[in-house]
Amino acid sequence: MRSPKDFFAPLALGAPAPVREIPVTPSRMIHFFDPGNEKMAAKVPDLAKKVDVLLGNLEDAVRADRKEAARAGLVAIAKANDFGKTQLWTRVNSLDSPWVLDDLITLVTEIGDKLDVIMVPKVEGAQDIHYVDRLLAQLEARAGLTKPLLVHAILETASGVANVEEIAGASPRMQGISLGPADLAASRRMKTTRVGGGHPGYLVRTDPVGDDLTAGRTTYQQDLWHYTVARMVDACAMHGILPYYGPFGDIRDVVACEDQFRNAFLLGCVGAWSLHPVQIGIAKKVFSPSPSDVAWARRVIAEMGDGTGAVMIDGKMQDDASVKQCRVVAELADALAADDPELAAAYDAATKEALG
Ligand SMILES: CCC(=O)SCCNC(=O)CCNC(=O)[C@H](O)C(C)(C)COP(=O)(O)OP(=O)(O)OC[C@H]1O[C@@H](n2cnc3c(N)ncnc32)[C@H](O)[C@@H]1OP(=O)(O)O
Ligand SMILES: O=CC(=O)O
Ligand SMILES: [Mg+2]
Repeated sequence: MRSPKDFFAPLALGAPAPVREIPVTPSRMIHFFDPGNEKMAAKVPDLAKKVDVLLGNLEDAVRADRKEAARAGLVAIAKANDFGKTQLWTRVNSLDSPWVLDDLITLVTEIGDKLDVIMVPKVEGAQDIHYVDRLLAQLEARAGLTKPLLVHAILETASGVANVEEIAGASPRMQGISLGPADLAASRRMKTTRVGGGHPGYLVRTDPVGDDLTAGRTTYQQDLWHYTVARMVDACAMHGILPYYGPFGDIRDVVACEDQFRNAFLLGCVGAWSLHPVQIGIAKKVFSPSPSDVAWARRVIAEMGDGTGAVMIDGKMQDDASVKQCRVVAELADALAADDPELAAAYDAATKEALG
């Protein structure tokens, strides 16, 4: 392990200095596309106006015989477009694959100045991040980059979950972590066959009434991902990086997708992956606080004055801790509204009504 004194030192001569704070820019949806798929690639310039993050995916969901095409496609797209404030990320192949070395060398060399974040799949522990960290520093130095690339880990192996705290703190490049429920389920030998979401068999049942064990017993489906998301959120918060829910594979079930995203939002995640254009609006809605929550948060902040003491608002006690929660919501709303006049107007209208 590196000495804390060296934590922010560049890992190669000529590499840019690591960032001291992870930039907190909107990343409500990380929109996945296959850069080697012409139909998807054609939609990218238009999608860039609707999403916070565009991610050129090179890993799973790209066929083995299309890996080079995907990599070349991403290089071409990045060179041909200026996405403005929309971030451009990539997901490279896993560190044990035959493609990842060329992914990293090509992307950093060719479009390192256009990429914001490199998502690394199947991270097992800090050693994986250390490997990528040093290699990126060497490549950045060779490419003459002035801004360091950030790294995002997918939490999708049992050992990754066991080591999530050390992964989150492994490098100043660590931007965030996403839950990868599909690979994680396989790694844990869970008996699900889905990409995220719940399962009707994972439930609790109310107690029996009398001797009849079958009648009148309501069941409640439980969240398979609660434990992992909560652990991931704590690890990220501890290290000042950002947590995300990953994929929801039932594209048709927009209702359950919204529920899964909202569970993650309420637990502290800042965004989720959109795999299909239909999921973009869902993520935008869920990961932007609602106007009524923002109005309430602003009202509590206003009525709490310097933020200490206790007051009663609409029958509810507010004190230092509740005003801190309200600041989280209000600050997120301000950051999102700064680039979105429609959202800003909705927040201001609701606040006006709440404050009278
Ligand atoms: C499970 C663990 C993981 O690793 S999840 C992350 C990896 N998976 C992915 O990245 C999947 C990305 N999404 C997809 O490949 C497609 O959306 C899938 C799910 C296959 C559905 O595609 P398809 O059957 O074409 O859907 P559709 O007919 O409803 O599409 C309508 C038009 O939209 C396009 N489209 C689809 N998905 C995207 C996307 N992610 N980004 C941009 N465009 C997309 C389709 O190409 C289709 O275009 P057109 O109308 O035919 O011109
Ligand atoms: O890569 C994501 C997953 O769920 O696996
Ligand atoms: Mg995966």
